[in-house]
Amino acid sequence: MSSKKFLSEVWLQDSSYPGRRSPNSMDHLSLEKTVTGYAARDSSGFLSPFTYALRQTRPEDVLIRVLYCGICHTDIHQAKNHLGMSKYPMVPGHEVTGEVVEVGSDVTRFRIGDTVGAGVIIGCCRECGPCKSNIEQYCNKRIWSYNDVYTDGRPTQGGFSSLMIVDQKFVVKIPTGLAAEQAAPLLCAGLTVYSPLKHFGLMKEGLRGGIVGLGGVGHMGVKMAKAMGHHVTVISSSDKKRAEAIDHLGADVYLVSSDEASMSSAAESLDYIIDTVPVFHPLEPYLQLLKVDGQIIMMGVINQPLQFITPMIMLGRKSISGSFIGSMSEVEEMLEFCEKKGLSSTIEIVKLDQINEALQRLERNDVRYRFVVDVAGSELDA
Ligand SMILES: NC(=O)C1=CN([C@@H]2O[C@H](COP(=O)(O)OP(=O)(O)OC[C@H]3O[C@@H](n4cnc5c(N)ncnc54)[C@H](OP(=O)(O)O)[C@@H]3O)[C@@H](O)[C@H]2O)C=CC1
Ligand SMILES: O=C/C=C/c1ccc(O)c(O)c1
Ligand SMILES: [Zn+2]
Ligand SMILES: [Zn+2]
Repeated sequence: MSSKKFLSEVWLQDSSYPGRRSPNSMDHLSLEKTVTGYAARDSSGFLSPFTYALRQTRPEDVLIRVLYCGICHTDIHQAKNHLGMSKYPMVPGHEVTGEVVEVGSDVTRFRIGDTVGAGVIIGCCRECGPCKSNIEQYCNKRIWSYNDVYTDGRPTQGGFSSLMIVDQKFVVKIPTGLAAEQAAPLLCAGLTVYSPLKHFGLMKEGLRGGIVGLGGVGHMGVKMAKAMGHHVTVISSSDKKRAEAIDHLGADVYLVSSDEASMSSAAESLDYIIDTVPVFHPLEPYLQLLKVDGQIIMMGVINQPLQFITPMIMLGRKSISGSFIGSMSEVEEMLEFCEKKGLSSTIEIVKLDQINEALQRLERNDVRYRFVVDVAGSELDA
């Protein structure tokens, strides 16, 4: 290895790593890296600087200096405990691009200096059906990049931090044609729309698609669907984004969900709908937009039962499905697709000390279309 194949030297002294030195040695304590991130401390969701020790590195690990990290609505759900499972302190952030600064002795796919990405999932069991079928995002033992516990028992912490350690299986190379700041939102928002379009056989040209909720995930839905040759209808909660949706994102039709007349005139016009709304909403206005055999794919994390009457789906053989991010093989494919088609995200860059304002603006639907935190350009570790 020509690169400073990295941590192998320190790992040789690492007592916690099986087969290395005496299990009683305390050498590893001196090897822990201390980093600073921005953490939520309670369900107010307010983030403030937090210093913590990274987990011990292992031979398959990649140490990433975080350059950029997108802000996903899930970060709000988690920081504010919308799902009732949040643990604090919590450093959110799962749309991470960064630079490889060290690699473990068994890392084969990355070298120091590579620009890489990491997303929502950073671990899985590797043995179950989904893992063996390379859809590890559906592993019941998946490990989340934050608000979870790693295999060593330590809390996982996300990308609003100077460094992250990620197993190489969950690291992806960012193609040279994509800028690191533009690529960050692709690692969740981009993947989340690409995966179901591929899985449900919706990458064919000529389909008519609908995107409900023109936010971070939704705007990538419009861009991906247009790049796949679809006719795209945006269904938004207000008229505010009409001009941008048509002129900048390339949408073909823009509907306001409360405008019953326009919604009715679009009845049975869509092959599929991707619904990204993060709060409770009735499904029937959207179900009526689907053609026979059409499907609505639910993306928003909504911790409340949704309702519809069964004829809305029976009389048209319509389906309601869900999808969760995408697999590591899909993320590679999606990034290549974006590079080839010249697709990127539409972002507003902020520094870490503006993160609370950005979270508030995201929550009140005031961003076009994804905030990306310039983590490396923010003052963190001295
Ligand atoms: N399934 C999965 O794998 C993933 C799920 N998610 C989830 O998808 C949802 C959307 O995420 P993201 O795109 O980042 O969110 P954003 O906040 O960026 O976008 C959500 C959009 O929904 C619309 N909306 C309608 N009502 C509301 C409301 N009361 N509050 C906020 N937005 C509203 C808005 O669009 P408009 O102005 O057009 O009405 C808004 O832009 C979240 O629940 C998130 O957790 C995210 C990533 C992956
Ligand atoms: O943003 C990515 C994660 C989405 C997500 C989907 C479902 C769920 O229960 C979550 O906690 C997060
Ligand atoms: Zn996300
Ligand atoms: Zn598994």
